[in-house]
Amino acid sequence: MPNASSFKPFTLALIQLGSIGPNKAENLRHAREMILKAALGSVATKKPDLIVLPECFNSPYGHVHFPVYAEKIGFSPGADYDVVVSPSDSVKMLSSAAKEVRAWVIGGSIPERDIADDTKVYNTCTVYNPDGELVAMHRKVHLFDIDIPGKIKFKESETLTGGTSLNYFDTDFARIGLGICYDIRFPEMAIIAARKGCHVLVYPGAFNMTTGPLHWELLQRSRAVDNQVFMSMCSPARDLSAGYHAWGHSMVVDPMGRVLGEAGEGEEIVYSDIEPSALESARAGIPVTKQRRFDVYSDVSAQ
Ligand SMILES: O=C(O)CCC(=O)C(=O)O
Repeated sequence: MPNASSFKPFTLALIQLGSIGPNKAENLRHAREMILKAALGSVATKKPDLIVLPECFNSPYGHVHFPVYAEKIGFSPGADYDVVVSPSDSVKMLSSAAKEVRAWVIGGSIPERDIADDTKVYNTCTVYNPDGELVAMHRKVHLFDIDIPGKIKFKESETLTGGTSLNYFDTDFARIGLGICYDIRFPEMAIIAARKGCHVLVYPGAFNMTTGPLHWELLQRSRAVDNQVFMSMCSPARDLSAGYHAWGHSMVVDPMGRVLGEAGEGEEIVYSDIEPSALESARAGIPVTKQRRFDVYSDVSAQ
């Protein structure tokens, strides 16, 4: 169970990034500019402690693009993160931006080429502390392979390899669980993260115009209520001139399932103040965390 004392109020900023085009250098320049802007905070909130970018922010979204834009990051989840030898362009930008604004940054995701096996590309989220150190990463575990006839067909597995680990990291204000987009459809991941003490789950994502309207909010509110945690997904802005039309609506949900913040469709920064008391009162009032019947069914987190 999370240690309540390690969970402190903090401000979260989601960057619903627009103008993601074919020019990677331009995508990185714009993402950096938006991190600096997000760091200023809004009139209603203080300077954010944690800034989040969307899934696949440095390249157009599509399985054909992933190998072209892939970068070698240089280490694996669970490794000693000091072993980064030569940071990639995206890692350099994210690290220096985090250091410049003195905030935690969840760098959405980028296509990552395996350092040891050139044939493997992952969809990878990297995380930086306010000193600009790369402290965690998550490779999308569940690849987005769907086929809804007449609506949407997508097959990430044509060019991507799925990650093999579940990941979270500790800040001075919360334990934060990571996932990427389609990972949210697999409740076991969120259950395990919550039982390992995560207070907040952050999944960079990019739902689409078919599944977005039906499932984007529903899935986030479900994971939040099931696990009595804060849940947040950060999307790219919708761009109807791009090959993939993202749903947008970057969102933050509290442990009772209330939507604390939601973007529209365009480029926007959503700020939310995260209050630990909302988690504590949800768990005290509806004590499911103490009522589980592991004598009747098994605990998926007990592995
Ligand atoms: O699950 C969905 O409907 C969308 C998932 C997705 O877009 C992704 O994993 O990138």
